[in-house]
Amino acid sequence: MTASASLPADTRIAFIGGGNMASAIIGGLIRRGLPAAQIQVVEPFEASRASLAQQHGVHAQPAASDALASADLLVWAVKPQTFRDAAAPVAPYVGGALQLSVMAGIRADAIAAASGSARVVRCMPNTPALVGQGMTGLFAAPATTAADRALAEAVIATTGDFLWVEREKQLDAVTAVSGSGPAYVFYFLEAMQQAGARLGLSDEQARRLAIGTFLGGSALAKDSPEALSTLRERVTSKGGTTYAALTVLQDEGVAASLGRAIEAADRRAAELGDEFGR
Ligand SMILES: NC(=O)C1=CN([C@@H]2O[C@H](COP(=O)(O)OP(=O)(O)OC[C@H]3O[C@@H](n4cnc5c(N)ncnc54)[C@H](O)[C@@H]3O)[C@@H](O)[C@H]2O)C=CC1
Ligand SMILES: O=C(O)[C@@H]1CCC=N1
Repeated sequence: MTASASLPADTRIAFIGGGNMASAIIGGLIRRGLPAAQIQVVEPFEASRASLAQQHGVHAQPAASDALASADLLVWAVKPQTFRDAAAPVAPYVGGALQLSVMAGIRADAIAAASGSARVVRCMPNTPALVGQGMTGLFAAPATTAADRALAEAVIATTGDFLWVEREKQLDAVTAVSGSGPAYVFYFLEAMQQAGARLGLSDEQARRLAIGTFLGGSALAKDSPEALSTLRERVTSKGGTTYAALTVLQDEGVAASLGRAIEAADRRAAELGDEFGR
């Protein structure tokens, strides 16, 4: 899906939690022209408040206050483990605001129970949102309106691409594939860089080659109507170098390991909901 929704110019947004993910979304909003004065953040740590002010020019407050009541949208951007503690002082101010959660695992009904409002959109962004290249999955709870969904979509569209899922459980899979996914990319990049350096390239050369290859491969795959396996086969001459490399990956079960890794992340997302979302 392409980013199409536009954000009403007078939208007022409050973030609960002002860490990495809040900062990524705030950056997107500001790049798209939302005035910093229409964004507020509840963030208990002084250093994080200072960083939000310095990076984005937004005002962060150490605790919930009456100011929250003016928000059209309240974004939950604390760790799942912190949600319960963070929700209690915020709940009295939720009122008619839509709630947008970026928290892994915590289910919409748990957010509704803690806040007193069932108008909840859950989403799972990822850190490339920091550079406007995020990939986000969104899920709308039944009590949301079409206008609520459009607002959530418009906010997330400022950070990159997005798609909607029909069932809430699918957000655990989104978390496992794309939410945690940048870490898998960095893991592969690190391994490629280290291997390149072992083979005589400088660290910098190997880093550029690895990153450029991920960018180029992803761009080619994105633009191509062909199956990913076809693109892979087109690089792989019989008896050639790619064949030699892929044979090792195949023999060592790398695809199966990656599959098990993603399944572990999916299970952990479900557990986080069970542990902290009641
Ligand atoms: N980092 C990532 O790649 C992604 C993270 N997420 C989700 O985003 C959420 C936030 O993650 P990050 O931004 O990475 O974490 P973070 O640790 O950078 O940010 C959380 C912030 O919440 C603040 N906080 C702690 N207690 C609070 C309270 N009672 N009230 C208000 N704020 C409080 C912390 O000081 C911290 O700045 C998590 O639920 C995570 O599951 C989702 C997608 C990707
Ligand atoms: O690791 C986590 O729990 C969060 C959710 C997706 C990425 N980071």
